[in-house]
Amino acid sequence: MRTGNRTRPVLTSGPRTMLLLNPLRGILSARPQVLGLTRFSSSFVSRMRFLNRLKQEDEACAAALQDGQLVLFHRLQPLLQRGPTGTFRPVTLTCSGVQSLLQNFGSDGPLLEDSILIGCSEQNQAQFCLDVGHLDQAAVAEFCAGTFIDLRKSFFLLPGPAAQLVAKAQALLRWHQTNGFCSATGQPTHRNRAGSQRVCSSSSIIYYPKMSPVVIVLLSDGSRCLLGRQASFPRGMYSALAGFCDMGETLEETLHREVAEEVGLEVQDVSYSSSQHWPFPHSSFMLGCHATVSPAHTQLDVDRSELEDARWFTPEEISSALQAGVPPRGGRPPDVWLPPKHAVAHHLISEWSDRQRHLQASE
Ligand SMILES: NC(=O)C1=CN([C@@H]2O[C@H](COP(=O)(O)OP(=O)(O)OC[C@H]3O[C@@H](n4cnc5c(N)ncnc54)[C@H](O)[C@@H]3O)[C@@H](O)[C@H]2O)C=CC1
Ligand SMILES: [Mg+2]
Repeated sequence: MRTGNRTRPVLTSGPRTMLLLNPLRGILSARPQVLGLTRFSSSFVSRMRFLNRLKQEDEACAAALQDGQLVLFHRLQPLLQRGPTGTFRPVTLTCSGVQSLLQNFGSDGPLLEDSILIGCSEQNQAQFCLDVGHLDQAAVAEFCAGTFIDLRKSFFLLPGPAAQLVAKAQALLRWHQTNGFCSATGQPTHRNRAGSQRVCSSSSIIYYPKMSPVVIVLLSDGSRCLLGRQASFPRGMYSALAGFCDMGETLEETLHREVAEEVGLEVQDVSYSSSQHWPFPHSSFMLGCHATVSPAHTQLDVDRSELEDARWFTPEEISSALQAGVPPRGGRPPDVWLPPKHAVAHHLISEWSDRQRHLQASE
């Protein structure tokens, strides 16, 4: 039965009933996976080896799906639900829950087997995602007592680990949706069970999901840090400088080049801080660094085709912008505000601010 003409009785069976009677917990199975492996503990090493095996062995992956959790997407928008404390979380369904959802909606599109492996929960359940974009969005959302929310919005509504999981899931779904054909032969590619690779049916070329490496750097002249904004950023938002790595470059070479191109400065010292998968607009692998320029050479020569503005900020300005946080939607934003907590840019700026505070305290 298609969603357009579904009838009420359909909605009284399947995952909806389970959700309403026992939200989330009722549809999650906490059984540990066995799958012919030694029954694994909850340790990190066991989980990683379990996941690695699922990527390599289709049968093991299919078995894990039967006991797994699924996060639903609709045309790349994740299905979220507001929890009892008011915070959002992804709706996670059991395999049988999704099966009955697909049956109830008479799905002739993606099947359960089209789901993609995205991780393993702390309770040792394999986690998968599935895009049901061929079904009626509102009807599926109602059926699952959730809401499909645009990824950018979801990313900032969810707590850190859930945001990263949903971003990873969307990145993998998008990659599969856009890599159905071999770029060498034009022939269809076929995925393995986990969705960790696609193979050309004609040439056997193997394709793996891709991220573009990006260096993001917080420049300091010792007493101030440099932030810039692109014309496309939300009004008033300033961030650390960022740029895609060119083929063949090291992290340091990209960093030196991007800073020279965008603000006309020569970098002295570079230190790595942290990294992040960034899903917007496509998958980037953000490599976060701190770098210094000589206090004698801080005059900016901003490339206006790349940046609308770039300026030096004092520790006091940064500290008050960090405290103010992200402005609420609607209304006039402040002249300067910083990327939200989930962004590696925020992390770099916070690290710099903390360091400045310690330096000032020790003087
Ligand atoms: N997570 C975070 O805290 C932040 C993330 N970012 C992300 O960093 C990324 C790169 O920053 P930009 O300043 O825009 O880079 P950029 O300074 O390299 O300029 C972007 C231009 O580089 C070219 N380019 C070269 N290789 C590319 C590739 N693999 N993919 C797309 N474009 C490529 C295109 O012409 C594009 O218009 C952006 O996608 C942005 O979303 C930026 C700031 C903060
Ligand atoms: Mg840039």
